[in-house]
This record gives sequence, C-alpha cells and structure tokens, in this order.
Amino acid sequence: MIAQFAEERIMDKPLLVSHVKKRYKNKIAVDDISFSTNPFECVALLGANGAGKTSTLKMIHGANTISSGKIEVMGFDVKKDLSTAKKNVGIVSQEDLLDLSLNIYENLIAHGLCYGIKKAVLKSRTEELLKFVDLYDVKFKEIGELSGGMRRRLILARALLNQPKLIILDEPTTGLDIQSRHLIWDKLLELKKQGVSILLTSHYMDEVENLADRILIVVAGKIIAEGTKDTLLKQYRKKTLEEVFLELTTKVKGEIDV
Ligand SMILES: Nc1ncnc2c1ncn2[C@@H]1O[C@H](COP(=O)(O)OP(=O)(O)OP(=O)(O)O)[C@@H](O)[C@H]1O
Repeated sequence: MIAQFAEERIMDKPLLVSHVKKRYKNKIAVDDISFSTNPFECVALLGANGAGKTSTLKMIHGANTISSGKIEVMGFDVKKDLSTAKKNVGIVSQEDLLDLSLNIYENLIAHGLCYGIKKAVLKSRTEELLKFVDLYDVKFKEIGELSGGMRRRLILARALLNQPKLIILDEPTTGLDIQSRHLIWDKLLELKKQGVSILLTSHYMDEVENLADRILIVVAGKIIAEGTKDTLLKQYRKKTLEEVFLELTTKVKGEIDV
C-alpha cells in the first residue's frame, strides 16, 4: 500500500487553495481562485494554453511564490512552512529534471536521500515503487535509453517516494502513445483507490473523463465552471465535455478580448 491511510489520520482536505492570485510583473496569471481536493478524489484543471494552470500548480509546490491568498497542503501553510508542505506532496511536473548520469534505480535513491528518507526504508520503498510503475525489470537502464512513457512512469515513482497523500500532475501524458497513457491512467486510478488525492492539468478530454471526479474550467486565471462531467453536461446542455469546454472558453475568452 503506497499511502498508509489505515494507520494515519485522514485529512479532510489534502489541498486547500483560497483566494489565490499570481502576478508576473503586470500580468495577472491566476486571478483569485479557490478550490480544494478530497482524499480518494481526482480533480482536473482544464484550460487553454496560458489559462494559468501551471502557475497554479507551481504555487502549490513552491516553485512559484504566491502573490496573495493562501494554500495549505495537508494542513501546512505553503507560505509559512514550505519545506513541510513539500514533503507532503508528490509532483509530476512538465520539466522532469532527471539526472542523466544516473540510471533509473539511482535516480530514485538520490531523490529519496534528498528527501531525508532513511537508507533501509528507501531501498525497499524504491523496489516496491519500481514494481508499481512496471520498471522493475529495467531498473538499471540509463535515462537516455528510456521511452517517453518509461520516463513519465519513473517521474511518477519519484513523486511517490515520500508517500504523499496528495499528488499533482502537470499534463502527465502529453506526447505519449495510447498504451503508455493507459498505463499511467491505471496507476493513477490505483492510487486514487488507495485514498490519494490527485490534482492534474490536461488538454486531453479523454484523460479528464477517465480520471477526474471533478473538473474545474479555468479561463484567464479564473475558475469559471466546476462540476462532475455529468453536471457540466447538464448545466450547459451539451453532449460532450469538449463541447462544454469550447463553449465556455470561446465565449469567455471573447468577452475578455473585447
Ligand atoms: N515566469 C513567468 N513570467 C511571466 N509570465 C509568465 C510566467 N509564467 C507564465 N507566465 C504567463 O502567465 C500566463 C499563465 O501561464 P501558465 O503557464 O500558468 O498557463 P497554462 O494554463 O499552464 O498554459 P499551458 O496549457 O500552455 O501549459 C500566461 O500568459 C504566461 O505567458
């Protein structure tokens, strides 16, 4: 079991984002957004290029400063206690930052040591995770030899080393073939069943439909719609999520452009 919920107190809200803004000089990239995630739940941020999704994720794991508002990860305030908050979240970002001089196994061990995981625990956890992401049989392969799908699964394993109850993924399957995408989806669904809370961004409607229990549609830094796929279809009287997305993003973007 990756996340040991049975033995630990389950946080009500693994992630709490409250009235958060991100400003880059004169540009407001994230404009007063609020949402939370629950254990056993996957929430998807859906938005066009430049909507503010990555900026939001970066603030959650401390790669971006928070211009205003509050973010809590497992109850830890990211502004006040970033290092503890970071230990409680697994990150699969667009930049994978793997060490090319180390093989798969060594990359995980090196990352675990940086997180302060004790060597004996780290070794067994690494082996367990390599099996979980189906990389055990190739654990001594160099990073340069890996396919895109293998790389993503390695990054997922790396994100899980500290047994986080919240994982955030920025476009986890972009550029992968359909088999590789399904492999990642299976792993994420398994984690969700174990109680992990997942926040992801994606441009793929099928990915969002497969994984997300709740969808937040982001336009120009604001959440303009939120719901399950079914509630969104009903509310906007559409047959597909893509139609809802297109209507909302085209209409609102048009209003903003004027
Ligand atoms: N470091 C930065 N400095 C200045 N502006 C930035 C910076 N990072 C992002 N932006 C701007 O903030 C806005 C939101 O960018 P962000 O990357 O968060 O969008 P996104 O929804 O993740 O887009 P994509 O789907 O293309 O990844 C964009 O207008 C972008 O140009």
